Amino acid sequence: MTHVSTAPLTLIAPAKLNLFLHINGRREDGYHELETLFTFLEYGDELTFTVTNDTEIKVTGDTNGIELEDNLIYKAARLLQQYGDCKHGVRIELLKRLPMGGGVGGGSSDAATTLLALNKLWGCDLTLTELAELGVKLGADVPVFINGHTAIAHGIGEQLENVELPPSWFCVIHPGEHVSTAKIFTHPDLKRDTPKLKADWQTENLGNDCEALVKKLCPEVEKALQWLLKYAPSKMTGTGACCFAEFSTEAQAQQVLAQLPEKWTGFVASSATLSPAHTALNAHFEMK
Ligand SMILES: C[C@@](CO)(OP(=O)(O)O)[C@H](O)COP(=O)(O)OP(=O)(O)OC[C@H]1O[C@@H](n2ccc(N)nc2=O)[C@H](O)[C@@H]1O
Ligand SMILES: Nc1ncnc2c1ncn2[C@@H]1O[C@H](COP(=O)(O)OP(=O)(O)O)[C@@H](O)[C@H]1O
Repeated sequence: MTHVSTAPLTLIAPAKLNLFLHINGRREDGYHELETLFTFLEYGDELTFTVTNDTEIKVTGDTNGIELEDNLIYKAARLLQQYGDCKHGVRIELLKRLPMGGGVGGGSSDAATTLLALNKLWGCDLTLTELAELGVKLGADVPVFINGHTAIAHGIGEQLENVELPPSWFCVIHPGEHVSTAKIFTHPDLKRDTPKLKADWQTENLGNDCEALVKKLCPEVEKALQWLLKYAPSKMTGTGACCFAEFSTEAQAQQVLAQLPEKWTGFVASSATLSPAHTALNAHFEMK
């Protein structure tokens, strides 16, 4: 057995925002062709990995009633262990900050951070492309977190084109509703016919094709978007339910968060061109 470090390693599994989300069509297998701009936030779940010398995979902490075998963290670790023929195990402690089913990609980000971390800690040595190919089996959103760079996604969300955006601050609010991605994508009223982007697109002018339907199904999402609109243009991320507004300074974003009605939760975070999981992992392994 190769020698691996059993010292704990803590990484952030960052939130993502879809700065716009267009649906261009539906494939025969039911998946949708998308064009969407992903950015990461300097805010997320926290995962602490401790490698063990047996082959067990344990997930502890804020598992929120999700059965071990259903947890995307466990699924990611098991997939890599099998694919990489790894003889080690791991204990993963989860601190959950991202609202589940909130459109900020918490489950996918947890899965991607697990793949990235264990690939290093277990010494599997897969490339990012190989990890993304494994990751897409767990969810269409996992590859963007493996790629770790602000990107436009095409296809079902797995074909990525890196882009550079100026840094910004976001106020993200969760209107207390859980929106099922599958429910939105199977709904007959979903808008699915937006033409592909032309070369001269500008984020400010582009919206989210899921927004109209989610507003109709979840009145709190409509209220949250209206509330944010008092301060800045507001948008929904992914298939909801979180909504966000963009600001040039932290102070402006914090001022809005301070007014948030008590029934909702929210946070302020800056965008990150490189995912904080990648930044921390690169720093940790360069230091060694
Ligand atoms: C649409 C996005 C935008 O970021 O929504 P959010 O989940 O973040 O809100 C994602 O791509 C979602 O990615 P992810 O949440 O990983 O999706 P999956 O688990 O693979 O699929 C959840 C459900 O959405 C449908 N789905 C997903 C992606 C896609 N391009 N077309 C689809 O029709 C799948 O058929 C499935 O029923
Ligand atoms: N570690 C995890 N964190 C969050 N959700 C998870 C996790 N493992 C499995 N899930 C399941 O995935 C679903 C979608 O979660 P999440 O990624 O938070 O939503 P979204 O893609 O809308 O941001 C949850 O409702 C939950 O049942």
